[in-house]
Amino acid sequence: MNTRISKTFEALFALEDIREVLRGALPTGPDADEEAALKEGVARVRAILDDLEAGTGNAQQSKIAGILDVRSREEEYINIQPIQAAGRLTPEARKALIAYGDGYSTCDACRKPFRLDKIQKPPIASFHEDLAKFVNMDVARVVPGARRGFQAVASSLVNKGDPVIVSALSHYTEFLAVEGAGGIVREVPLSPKNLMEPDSAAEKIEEVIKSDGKTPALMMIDHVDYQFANIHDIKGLAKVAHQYDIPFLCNGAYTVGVMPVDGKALGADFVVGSGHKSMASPAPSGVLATTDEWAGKVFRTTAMTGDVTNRKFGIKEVEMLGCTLMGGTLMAMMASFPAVRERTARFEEEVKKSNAFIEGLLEIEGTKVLSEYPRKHTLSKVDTTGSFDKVAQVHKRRGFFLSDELTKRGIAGEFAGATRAWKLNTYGLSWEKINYLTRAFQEIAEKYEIPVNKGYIQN
Ligand SMILES: Cc1ncc(COP(=O)(O)O)c(C=O)c1O
Repeated sequence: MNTRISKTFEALFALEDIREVLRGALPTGPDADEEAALKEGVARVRAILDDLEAGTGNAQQSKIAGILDVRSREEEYINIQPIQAAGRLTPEARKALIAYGDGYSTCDACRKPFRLDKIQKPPIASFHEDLAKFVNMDVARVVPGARRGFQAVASSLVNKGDPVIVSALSHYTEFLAVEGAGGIVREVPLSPKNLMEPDSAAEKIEEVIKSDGKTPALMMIDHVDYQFANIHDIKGLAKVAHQYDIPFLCNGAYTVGVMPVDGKALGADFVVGSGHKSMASPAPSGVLATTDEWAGKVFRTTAMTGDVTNRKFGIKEVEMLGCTLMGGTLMAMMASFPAVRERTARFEEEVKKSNAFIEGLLEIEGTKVLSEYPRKHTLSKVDTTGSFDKVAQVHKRRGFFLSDELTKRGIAGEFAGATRAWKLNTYGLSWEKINYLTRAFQEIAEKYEIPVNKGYIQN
């Protein structure tokens, strides 16, 4: 087990132990010996600090239990796992997780009107305002994952049998949200470049109005899709939706938190983001933001009254089931937020690094990029059927040979054994790591006599 994360955890565990001592330190009762209690408290704190120095404390026991070891790869490896990159926690989020690990810890100061987004201390209410501003919408709520955002919108807007327009690259959770609401998905086909074109969306809407006999209740499109990570013309698509009076949801699971997203400029009625995918937050977390026009519908409060007790819970929002994220999940999301907001301004640099790596990969003969190229995002789909997979065909480890070679070089996150068409993400890697990564792939190619037409990597 390695250095930085391990040390952080050890220190945090020690801090918790010290807190525990402090909690029990005050002697109670008439015969309490304050001096003895103080001495014992000091001795126990000293022992905890000695353990910390020697590496034999609580954190050590957790390591033995294997809790920390399994996640050491973030520290020891360059991780190119496609869906984790921008969800990795900041150190601030890690601390918040520990401090607010207890389930309802965010509710200590929950006062009237009893609802999560109204809590002032910690500043959850202002975080909601910040989130709405962040995506330039009027109102926002935290939700347990982007999928719960789709669900809240679909459940509010879609009735039984209503068609809903989605992309042919839409995420499965959008299908489920529509199905849960009783709607039917209608997919807009892709252009030859795997893009969603506004004209195709208009054609599909016309077709659906004819075939289903009604105007679609909602259009949901992925800003960046999960298959190719291509950027789609959200503004053009939203414009088409509005020409037919169809509300438009922008699925920003791969954009909110990594690049600037201006919901109003895009013409979105709803913007959904994923905390654990793109906002350096723990799972499940996400955001659903909307305009004043739609907030009353999607964030409607309960009108129900108990028939026996006459109870009412008026302030609670139906789609949010009252309150959503609690404890460590929300506090860690909040702790990461300043860094997340700031990093979106550096997305261009991330894209440059992504292109530099892909360029290096394309120098390996037979390798293709299936995503739009040059890249506009850090997630990319590559096809190595004509390069590494040729080696896999004859290697005794078959498709696992590439993973073996990458592991040896400290690279993790590819799907072991999948060496044909696969996805990777370079988000957050330094230039140094990008160059190392590129060199590593080229070295492996050369080792197995796959020609490399070098140009990008000079040293
Ligand atoms: C494009 C896209 N949308 C939505 C989701 C679901 O996001 P979440 O896990 O936050 O519900 C995913 C992730 O798996 C995704 O790739």
